[in-house]
Amino acid sequence: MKVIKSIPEVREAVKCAKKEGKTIALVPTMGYLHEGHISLVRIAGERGNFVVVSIFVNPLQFGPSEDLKEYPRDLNRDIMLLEREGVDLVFAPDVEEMYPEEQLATVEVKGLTEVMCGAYRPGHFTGVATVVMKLFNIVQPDIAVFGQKDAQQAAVIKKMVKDLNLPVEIIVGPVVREEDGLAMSSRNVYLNSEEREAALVLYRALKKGENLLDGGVRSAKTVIESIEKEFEKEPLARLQYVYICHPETLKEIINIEKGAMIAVAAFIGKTRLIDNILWEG
Ligand SMILES: Nc1ncnc2c1ncn2[C@@H]1O[C@H](COP(=O)(O)OP(=O)(O)OP(=O)(O)O)[C@@H](O)[C@H]1O
Ligand SMILES: CC(C)(CO)[C@@H](O)C(=O)[O-]
Ligand code: BAL
Repeated sequence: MKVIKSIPEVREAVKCAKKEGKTIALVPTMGYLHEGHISLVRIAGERGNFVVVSIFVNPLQFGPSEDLKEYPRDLNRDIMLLEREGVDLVFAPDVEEMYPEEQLATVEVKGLTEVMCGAYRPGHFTGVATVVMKLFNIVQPDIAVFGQKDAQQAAVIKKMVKDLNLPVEIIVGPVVREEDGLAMSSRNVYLNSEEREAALVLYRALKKGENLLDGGVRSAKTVIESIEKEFEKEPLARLQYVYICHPETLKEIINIEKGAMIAVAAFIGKTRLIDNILWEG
């Protein structure tokens, strides 16, 4: 497995792989890998035969009062995990390599970024779309794999690819959870033991909503109220939003139909977590 920090070297390695007729599959990450990331790496390996994982904590997508400095990092451990998975190339640039000067060109996906997390993290999705566009231009993958855990991000990237005619197939892998239901996230490491227990409220509340739907309820208002109630019972949690929408257009849904997504974001102590479920009906 090659570990590369420079853009020209990545271009060269990918060029060689392409010459050999390989299909390039990219998994973009911010590192501090867990089973959620590994599941995406495995999907990449099933769909392509030259797997590239990028590890880059992208400053452009963090707000001024967010956790850029504290974001967990452990490149050596990540490399060990990816080596075990048979990954071909790890691209782990430093900030100067990705942003040698002020980044003036950005990618904005309007219409999908004003709701949900976008409403609370201004500029976040422009930062995400811009770095993903840069990664696509550097690696030139045939396929890129993202996680459903970051549902709005997946919708934004799909729309960027569609609207800008990028020659990349986007695959979205399902949410991987801990045994007790908590969605895996690098930020779970911030939680102390009480908060870790309290964090279960996200999945519990989503499941409550799902149960209502399974029981025949179709009113988004009813489902939202039941989710809000579940959060009110958890003193360490502060619900930021609950939103029911189409998973790709992110248009709000009033009368719920099969395929709808229920998404939540909440602070558990100082840690902001997100989760969602797709209601398959
Ligand atoms: N539990 C999960 N299941 C499936 N995919 C996941 C999961 N967690 C993260 N991913 C995906 O992994 C990719 C890289 O995400 P990232 O490195 O930000 O990890 P993360 O755990 O989401 O971190 P954080 O939420 O703390 O920023 C994204 O496409 C993301 O959706
Ligand atoms: C897609 C991504 C790697 C862009 O920095 C990041 O937002 C993430 O890890 O989900
Ligand atoms: N996985 C989403 C990246 C972020 O929260 O910045």
